[in-house]
Amino acid sequence: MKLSSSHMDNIPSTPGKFKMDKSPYIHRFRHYSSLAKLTFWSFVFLGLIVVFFFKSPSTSPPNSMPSDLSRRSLKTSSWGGPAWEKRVRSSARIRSQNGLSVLVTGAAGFVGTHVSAALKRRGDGVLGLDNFNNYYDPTLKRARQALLERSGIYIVEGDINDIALLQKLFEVNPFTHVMHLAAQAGVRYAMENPNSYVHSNIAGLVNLLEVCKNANPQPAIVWASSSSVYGLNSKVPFSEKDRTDQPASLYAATKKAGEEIAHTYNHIYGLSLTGLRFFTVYGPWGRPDMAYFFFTRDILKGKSIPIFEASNHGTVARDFTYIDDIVKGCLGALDTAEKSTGSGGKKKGPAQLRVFNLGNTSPVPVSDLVSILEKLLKVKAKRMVMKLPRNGDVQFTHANISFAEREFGYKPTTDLQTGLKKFVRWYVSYYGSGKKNSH
Ligand SMILES: O=C(O)[C@H]1O[C@H](OP(=O)(O)OP(=O)(O)OC[C@H]2O[C@@H](n3ccc(=O)[nH]c3=O)[C@H](O)[C@@H]2O)[C@H](O)[C@@H](O)[C@@H]1O
Repeated sequence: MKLSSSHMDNIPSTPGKFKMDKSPYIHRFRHYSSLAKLTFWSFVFLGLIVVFFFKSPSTSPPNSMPSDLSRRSLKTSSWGGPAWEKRVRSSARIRSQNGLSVLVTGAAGFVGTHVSAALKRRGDGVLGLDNFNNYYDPTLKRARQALLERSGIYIVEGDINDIALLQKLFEVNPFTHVMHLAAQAGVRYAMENPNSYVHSNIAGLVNLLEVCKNANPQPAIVWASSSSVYGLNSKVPFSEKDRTDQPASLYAATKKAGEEIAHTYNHIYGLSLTGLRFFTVYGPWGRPDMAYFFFTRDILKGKSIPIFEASNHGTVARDFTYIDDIVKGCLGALDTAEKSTGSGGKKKGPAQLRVFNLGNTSPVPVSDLVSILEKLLKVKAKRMVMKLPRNGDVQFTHANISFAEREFGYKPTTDLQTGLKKFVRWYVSYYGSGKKNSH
């Protein structure tokens, strides 16, 4: 709202008809009264903006792009200053020999929290970045943040689309690696809010890579792609060499776009880039929008749960992968990531470009997942079997993990029964087993 009065004065009161001023007094009077009007209406306008943003609900998922984006950008302004920089440096400081200094985006997310904690445990420097958006209950994200804070990890509250913030972070600390996990996740929500996927998974990724390419030294980047890129591919198990040009959801399409964008930044700027295709990750501190999580909640509440099946009663199955196995995969990818080769925004030689499946290699039907939960919770589920809606879900996922095994010894060791047991134990300790959980 920076309209200057001189600018206002030059605008004729009747457009197209410039009027001569009658006297200097009248001129000055008009000047002051229009200035007062302008100030008054500016306040009214600003007031309306404030009321609009602060009245909007904060617990339901954002439905439209403009309010979603503005809410995010309102949240990104509280950084900077010597104390803040000190905190950033201290969190990112390497505390072991040959350790890494890692910027973890999406650090208050499910995978981000576990990876950050594991890096810190082994002496790497970790700085988190998260916008704490309300796609799902932000109090869970705050609880994860509190957990990380106790082990000395600072999470900067900000958005990957905030270029000034990202540049500042690299100015303050020369990160050797970026673990990029910030994203708009979830397959089905893409039909409700498509723009949030473009905003985070495409625009946000490009923004981050722009800053990384200009950083000196350039970091190596490991980032979260998704098993969903296999889309309608029917050749199983899914291998990295299989086609990924038939995404079934916008979410999958944005992750696939990310893989192509990674290729470009590797090719032009010499950035070292590794994409990890996660297969339906589950476990303690998980995401409430995922089926295993809300099935648990609804079984305990006695609410019916929708179980999808394909046409002709075909099984819908997932290669559910336990979080600790995924963390090992993430660390393996970081440890084998080669240095980026560019500097000053210019490529100096060919750089590493990789994509790995991180799955469990053993798909389980969704109905079996429910049976395991029933046993662990000691409650019978109210099953509502229904046809797989046309909302982007694919029928089946199954990872071939031989590439990750060969490159960094990735070997998942947790079966669904064991992993869900750990999840349920956490769930009950966090939410209680009562029937009135509200999240
Ligand atoms: O592997 C991946 O890349 C993806 O894994 C999950 O996506 P999804 O496998 O669809 O996980 P859920 O939403 O938890 O669904 C698990 C299974 O339950 C089924 N389901 C889901 C919801 C429901 O109400 N009923 C139901 O039977 C789905 O069809 C699917 O087979 C994550 O949500 C994505 O963010 C991630 O990228």
